[in-house]
Amino acid sequence: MLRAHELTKRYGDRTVVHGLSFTVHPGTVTGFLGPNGAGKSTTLRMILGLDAPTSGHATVNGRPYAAHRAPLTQVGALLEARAVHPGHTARDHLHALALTHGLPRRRVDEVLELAGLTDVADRRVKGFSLGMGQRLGIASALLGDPSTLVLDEPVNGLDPEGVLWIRTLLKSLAAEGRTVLVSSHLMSETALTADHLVVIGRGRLLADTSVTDLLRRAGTGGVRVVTPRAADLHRALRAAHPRAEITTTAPDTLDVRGADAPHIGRAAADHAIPLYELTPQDASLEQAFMDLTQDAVEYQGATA
Ligand SMILES: Nc1ncnc2c1ncn2[C@@H]1O[C@H](COP(=O)(O)OP(=O)(O)OP(=O)(O)O)[C@@H](O)[C@H]1O
Repeated sequence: MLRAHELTKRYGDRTVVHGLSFTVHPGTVTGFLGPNGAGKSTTLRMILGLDAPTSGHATVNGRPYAAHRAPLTQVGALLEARAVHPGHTARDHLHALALTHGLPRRRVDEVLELAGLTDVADRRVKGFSLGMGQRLGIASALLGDPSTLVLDEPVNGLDPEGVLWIRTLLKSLAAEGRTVLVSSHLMSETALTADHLVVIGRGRLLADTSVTDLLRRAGTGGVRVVTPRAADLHRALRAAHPRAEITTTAPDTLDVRGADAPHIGRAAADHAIPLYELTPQDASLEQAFMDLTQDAVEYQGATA
């Protein structure tokens, strides 16, 4: 379990993380979201003991990171800047890491396998693609078999196969009961993997919510209607539902708000208007994310 309690970080006179508190629970993938520069990396660095908070504190499995005798067995991390000697092979790198942290050597083969690196284990890291480097970072994070994982933008720059691999891996790590915190600035990507979201903007907490609740709060979109008689349907809907908002988005397509699909279907049937499509639109998570972060910008402006 991870806990941030009133975490604050100031650089000079700029406060980049403001009194941030949240808890990341085991058994779920939690997405840590915010636009570029929101303070995600700074927060993760404070959680991992790489940056000292100006005030507040963070704990990993009940204690500050630095208070753990064998931190790699508690929390595995993938941060953007990785220190891997380019002349070393993947296996050398993991062996060195295992040795310095008193971890069993056999674990190296296990994580190479887990990360799909067995075939390239004896190749020098300098020849690695971005995706292979990312896999090596994840193999390093898993080396101590930690119950908690913190990954900063793990899908950045990966090809579709790599993205799919990460999604599947994160879900299976959470299903094993681990605590998984994964940062991203992409809502749609994160929602495919995460069950829970902690959203920040300009260093402040904007939402700590399940993906389902966020969607529910965002409300539903309109109904997309495709018909060869759009003008006739437009008139019929106006008459039947005077309060509905109807927008013609293409010659044969209407976007209708304020009347649901059954009512639109009924109005069309009453006038024998054929429908080729009648689709309730889900609220877009991307839109919900933009609405949330937009508020943060306004809030900042109002208090500056
Ligand atoms: N060492 C530092 N000194 C001064 N300012 C810093 C330092 N590190 C980060 N910042 C500033 O703090 C703010 C938050 O940065 P941070 O990297 O934590 O954001 P982020 O949410 O991870 O963004 P991104 O998605 O772009 O990585 C930024 O405005 C950044 O310029």
